[in-house]
Amino acid sequence: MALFESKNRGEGRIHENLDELSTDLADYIAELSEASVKERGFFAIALSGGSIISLMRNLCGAPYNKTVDWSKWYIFWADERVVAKNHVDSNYKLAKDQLLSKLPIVPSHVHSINDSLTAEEAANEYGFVIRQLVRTRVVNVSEVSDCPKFDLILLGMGPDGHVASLFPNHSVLEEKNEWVTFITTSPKPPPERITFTPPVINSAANVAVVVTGGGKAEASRLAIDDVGPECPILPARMIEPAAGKLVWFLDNQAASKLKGFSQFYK
Ligand SMILES: O=C(O)[C@H](O)[C@@H](O)[C@H](O)[C@H](O)COP(=O)(O)O
Repeated sequence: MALFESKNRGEGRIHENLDELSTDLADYIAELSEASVKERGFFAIALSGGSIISLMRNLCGAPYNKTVDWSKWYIFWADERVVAKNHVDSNYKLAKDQLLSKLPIVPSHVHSINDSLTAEEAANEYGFVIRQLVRTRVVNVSEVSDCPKFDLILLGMGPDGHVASLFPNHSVLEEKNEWVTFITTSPKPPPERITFTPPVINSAANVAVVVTGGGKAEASRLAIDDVGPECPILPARMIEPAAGKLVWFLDNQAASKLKGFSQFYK
């Protein structure tokens, strides 16, 4: 693994292959869980869809099955596709099938959207649920905004630089008031989604963006490197936790266009 620290784009961990990345990712999550349970008694983690779920697979085995205090985990989604929970496109189903069903998490601690509502209603209701949990401090509250402060928000990134369901040039990028909002025109199917807004993501204690594959090398460069003002602003570049820590988990293909790449591997 090679490490980099960037002035305002956080810390980067570049891995030789997906196995190494999965091992490191599980370690990182387990460490944050331990610290957060010790400090607050809870671990509020938000997942995304896509490949990140299978990259978390090591959490299902030793030593984590014994060492992690699963009873303190509260699960959320940074974005969900508005489809039935048993639909093949569902982010909830993906996480449930590949991860949550293999971990001893308390079922009432899993907070996914109500799939019988419209996207707008589901976003409002999800925001309300989070508000209740902030009130009781199961989800911490930010000191710098009036937003929830998730202990960890895990994001994937698309080749277009989207994170959660924040797509390039979408008006949702400007949302400042809501914690959770909705879109009905996602360029990546399915079209209807709910998503955490940038202020919520940037209020988290920790944000990890997990990016793998050569198809995302250019987006990684635009999201992380010190590119000039003439470059397009990707949603992933808007991730800048105000009082939290940003970590990039990359494989060497996704990192291959970063300025320092050859120097990381000298
Ligand atoms: O619902 C979704 O589609 C996801 O939440 C999305 O934001 C995903 O995390 C990225 O598109 C990366 O996905 P991959 O890692 O599978 O490329």
